Amino acid sequence: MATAVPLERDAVAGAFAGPRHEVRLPGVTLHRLSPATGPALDLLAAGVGPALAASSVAAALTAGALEGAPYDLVVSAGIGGGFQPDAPVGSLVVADEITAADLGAETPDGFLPVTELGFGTVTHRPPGALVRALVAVTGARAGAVLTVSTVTGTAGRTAALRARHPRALAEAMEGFGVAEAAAAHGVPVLELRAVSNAVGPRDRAAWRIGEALAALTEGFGKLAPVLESWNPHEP
Ligand SMILES: O=C(O)c1cccc(C(=O)CC[C@H]2O[C@@H](n3cnc4c(=O)[nH]cnc43)[C@H](O)[C@@H]2O)c1
Repeated sequence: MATAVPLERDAVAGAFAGPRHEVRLPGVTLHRLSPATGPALDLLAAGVGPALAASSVAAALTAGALEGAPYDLVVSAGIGGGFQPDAPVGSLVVADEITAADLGAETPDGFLPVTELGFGTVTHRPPGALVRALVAVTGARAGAVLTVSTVTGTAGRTAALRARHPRALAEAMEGFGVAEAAAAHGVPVLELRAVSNAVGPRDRAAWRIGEALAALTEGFGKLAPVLESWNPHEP
């Protein structure tokens, strides 16, 4: 599980009982949980933003592969902004697509994603069966989660994102980076966000980080049995 900051990592850890110890690797420190039942789980505070998140997750994936213990799944998790009214503050959003919303070029005729410039990718799709199972147990809403390098802070930018991504429920800053690292290792990815604020004109006083962290802990508590019964070879 890759969160941006330690506060989010500890909110996820709060859902799991059992011992936890640190594993120091070049470039990253994992918090390894060994639950009484089910597979071991590594938690990583991977940093804020897609670049640092990608490099941190890639370091962990490479270490696992070299140790002969490759990961089955990578989960990007944390707080995020919700597009209103579809993703209210305190709700959970699971990504059925993880899309880089600002990776491309501005032109006089509008934004062009890198794919239209002839390279790269802008979307990763988590396994459908896992997304559906997650929705069923947590009540999370499923939709596109956008990755941005700049937190949206105006009505104009919000409207532009909604127009380009009508299925978007949330935005955050790490999912696409985490998904790129996972894809490079052939490992499936999930993104789960607890909504701490509405996407829109910046209103710091309205952020509900504590409420979102509590929703994250509750969501992960329900997620554990799903992960245990998930078959990695199912699409
Ligand atoms: O604007 C501020 O004063 C401010 C205060 C505390 C934190 C921030 C952040 O930008 C946190 C970014 C962090 O949280 C995720 N996140 C949460 N909400 C959003 C959002 O609406 N848009 C993008 N990212 C968001 C993000 O994944 C980062 O890890 C600002």
